[in-house]
Amino acid sequence: MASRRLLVHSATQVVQVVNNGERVLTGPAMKKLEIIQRTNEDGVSIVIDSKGNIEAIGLDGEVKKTFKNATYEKTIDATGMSIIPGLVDGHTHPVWAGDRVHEFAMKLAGATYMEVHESGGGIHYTVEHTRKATEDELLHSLKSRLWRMLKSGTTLVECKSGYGLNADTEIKMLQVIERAKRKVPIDISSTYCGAHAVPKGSSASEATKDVIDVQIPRIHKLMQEEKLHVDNIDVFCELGVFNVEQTKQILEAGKNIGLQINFHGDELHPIKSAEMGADLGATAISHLEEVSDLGIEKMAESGTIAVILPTTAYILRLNNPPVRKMLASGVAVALGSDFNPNAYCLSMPLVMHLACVNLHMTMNEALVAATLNAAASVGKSSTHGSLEVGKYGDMVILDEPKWENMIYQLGGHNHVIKHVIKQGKVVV
Ligand SMILES: N=CN[C@@H](CCC(=O)O)C(=O)O
Ligand SMILES: [Zn+2]
Repeated sequence: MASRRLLVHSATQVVQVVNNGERVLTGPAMKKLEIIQRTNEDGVSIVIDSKGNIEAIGLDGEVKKTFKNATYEKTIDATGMSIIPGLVDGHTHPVWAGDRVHEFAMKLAGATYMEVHESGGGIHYTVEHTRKATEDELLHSLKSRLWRMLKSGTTLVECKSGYGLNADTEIKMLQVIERAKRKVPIDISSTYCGAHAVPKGSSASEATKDVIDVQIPRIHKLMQEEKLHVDNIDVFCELGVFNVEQTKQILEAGKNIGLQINFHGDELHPIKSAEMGADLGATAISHLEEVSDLGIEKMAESGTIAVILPTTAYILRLNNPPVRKMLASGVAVALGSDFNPNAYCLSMPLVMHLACVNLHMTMNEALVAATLNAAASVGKSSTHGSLEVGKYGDMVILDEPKWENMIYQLGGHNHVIKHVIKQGKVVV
């Protein structure tokens, strides 16, 4: 038998999140975590096989007995430490050139997101710079952002295009994401978001037509030729951007080429994006600061996951999304950093902290939302998001006996995180 990749032993606690093959948790079920705790005699061990999957989890004594003659490429003594699954970031815009640090001052002085956007800044500013950037330049900055995410514990991340707004630049961005998958040890769910804004000089209906008749067919062809692997379709459904009907048409066109529906809805105005998304059977809807009660009810019924982005409401001083109401209604809640030039945050532990303090989630709920449910929001919870036999050996080893320190120690996660493990390999 080939050598196994990794043995971690003597941990104080291993937070599995779930241990019965659950693929998503809703509402009240998000309150409870499955945890294996050390006993007086024994710590907790995890064995990762030669392919990078979890082969066993249990008390040290049992594991030692079962794997008596096993050899390992690496062994980690986790005495005094806790272990959680690799974090999953359900929503990011990490491919772009030209930061918007100057706009932060404008927003602090009171300019709203749409005022900046309508004056030609915001997404338009980033589009201008991203169109000019080469693939190599975009890849260079993307790689460093992905490494910062990894160092903060993220091992699976959703990454959007959306600063091209024309076929050539959208494809350039998707190709950059494709190349990054081979360069950085982080898993990526790739999202086409050509309808992220209405390009300057076009109307929303012209842009809708371009996305459906030009961009999607070109992306589909590249997918069929296996040159691109795209997983999700996204639209910014918002007053003054794409309306509900235009969004629906674009999402349907994406669904027709096999993409999962995962879009921005009800962020700044209550325009019934959630109702439409639930009717379409969307996998996930992000933001939802202004979601209606009916929208929540329909999302619970359709099993559409709410991807909540605590940084957005915090930075833009928006209403907080009604997360407690969603949880009480049985909606599955996931979390994302929303990393983009407006919300420059690459850290899921910080996002979880904001979710707890500002959105009134419990720490257990925040961990479920940042692991299993975020994985489910990109259709990957059969491999990611919990520590169970057969799943990817992706985990974060914390230099604290109680995992909650990762949230509690505000801004201190880089000290709390001892190692990040991707499929059994120590990457941080
Ligand atoms: N709201 C739309 N999209 C992004 C912001 C993108 C940008 O401002 O560049 C978001 O999710 O927050
Ligand atoms: Zn976004």
